[in-house]
Amino acid sequence: MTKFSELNINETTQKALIRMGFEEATPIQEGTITFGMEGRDVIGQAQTGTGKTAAFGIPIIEKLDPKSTAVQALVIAPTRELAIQVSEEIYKVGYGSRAKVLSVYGGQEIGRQIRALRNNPNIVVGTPGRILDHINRKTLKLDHVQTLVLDEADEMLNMGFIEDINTILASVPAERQTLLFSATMPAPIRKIAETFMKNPEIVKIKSKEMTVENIEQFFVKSHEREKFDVLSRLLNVQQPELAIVFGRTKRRVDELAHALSIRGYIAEGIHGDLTQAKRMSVLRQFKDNKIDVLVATDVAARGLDISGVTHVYNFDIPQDPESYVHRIGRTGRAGKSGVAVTFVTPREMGYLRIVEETTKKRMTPLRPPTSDEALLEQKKNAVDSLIEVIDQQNSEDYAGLAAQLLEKHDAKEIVAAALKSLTKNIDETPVSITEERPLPSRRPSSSRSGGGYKGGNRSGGRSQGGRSRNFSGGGSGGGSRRSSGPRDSARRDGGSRRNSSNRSER
Ligand SMILES: Nc1ncnc2c1ncn2[C@@H]1O[C@H](COP(=O)(O)OP(=O)(O)OP(=O)(O)O)[C@@H](O)[C@H]1O
Ligand SMILES: [Mg+2]
Repeated sequence: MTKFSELNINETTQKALIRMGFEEATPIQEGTITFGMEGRDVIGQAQTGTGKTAAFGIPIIEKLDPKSTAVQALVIAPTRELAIQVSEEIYKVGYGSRAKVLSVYGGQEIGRQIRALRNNPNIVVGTPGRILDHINRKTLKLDHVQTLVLDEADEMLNMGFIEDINTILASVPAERQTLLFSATMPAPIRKIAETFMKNPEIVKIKSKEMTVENIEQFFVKSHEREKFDVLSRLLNVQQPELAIVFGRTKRRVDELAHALSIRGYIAEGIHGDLTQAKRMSVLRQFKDNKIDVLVATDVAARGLDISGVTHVYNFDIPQDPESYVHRIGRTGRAGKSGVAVTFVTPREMGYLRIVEETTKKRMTPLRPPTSDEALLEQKKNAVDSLIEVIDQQNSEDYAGLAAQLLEKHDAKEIVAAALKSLTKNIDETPVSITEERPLPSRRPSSSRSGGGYKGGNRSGGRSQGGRSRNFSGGGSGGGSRRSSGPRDSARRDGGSRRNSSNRSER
């Protein structure tokens, strides 16, 4: 590990980093910061949660000319939430140098952004659509930009943002520096990227596996119609502090969030069709621990850094190994540990193997817990909560009542009754989730090459319709609900762009 002082970073920035709790540079920071400060083009690839944001944020701050009122760095990110998060991190890095950082993204009132842009930000972080919008309105001038960053570059190119990005590139001086970062960088995407870079330095942090070691990875083989009950039981057994459940489509996310709420979990969904205000409030509540389970699509969660996510559940196995890497990377960040569980239907086992081939990591099979096991866990929880109250030593108010009970009943009998009343029943309320068709069958083979990047046929005729059925007990009705069906408009970026690809959240 290298100290930031050894990287020739000025003291003001070093102080800011200490304030952020950063003691030493992570490997990707160590490998790229110097090139970044020298003005070199860099392609940086390192595992999820290993500090890529500061790897480009630090050079941006270091190179900033505080006397200039022009925009000197432009960072492009695929989603609004990521744009906000990245701008906050850069702001913190530039705390001492008083760098003005502004985020611009779709879904936020443009007038407000225009006024903020007049206030001479030094660094702008935004989503492609909204950046283009400001370029066209001439409210964002980029002729003094020295550094251009594409965060989650592969995702943006993959999402069909290439045209938008090319247009933005044309508005930025040719002699700029370009930095490109992601945990995954499939070769074809890297080739495209290299076309707009100058002799880039490729920094790939070598590791045996593509995913971080501190995430325990499991898979559960389960039939489509049983998945939801298995998920409910796993949540009971594993007791995650904060969990993210990934669903394949927006409808899936809506249905899962609703179904989890019916079963008594505090769950909310996020995906690109929700209003910006709703997405922000859901994320805020999740970060504040007011929501236990966040249900999300891949795109909605790319790059998000939410500390304390202990478990990731892939309710649907992702089609691309890259998506898998990013999804499970929402846990096990900055050296913390995490658990990832991937559901796989028998027909999708081929995908599981493809994921494993790519990540170079085997997932451990996990037997779906039975409802008895889930109940046993609930009983243990009842014991834990009783002990917690005893430890708090503040139940004297009940001492009199306890004495009265003890006169009439045996102590063991009383404790057993208390535990019984504390044990939450296993909630198997029927819920309605539209069945997804399994992914088209694929076998792991030498044709892997990063999952579905080849040929652009990523959805492979995936189901949009499907049948609706009730889970648990086979009962009908009982709180079941159909959600409003798939909504496929691509609006992750304020709706201003074409949608040229057809992946999950489209
Ligand atoms: N040198 C450091 N020391 C301690 N913590 C750090 C350091 N650098 C970054 N972090 C923290 O680690 C967390 C993950 O960082 P970041 O979001 O930049 O990861 P990433 O590599 O971009 O991940 P992803 O691939 O998911 O986008 C953040 O909370 C960040 O503040
Ligand atoms: Mg990142």
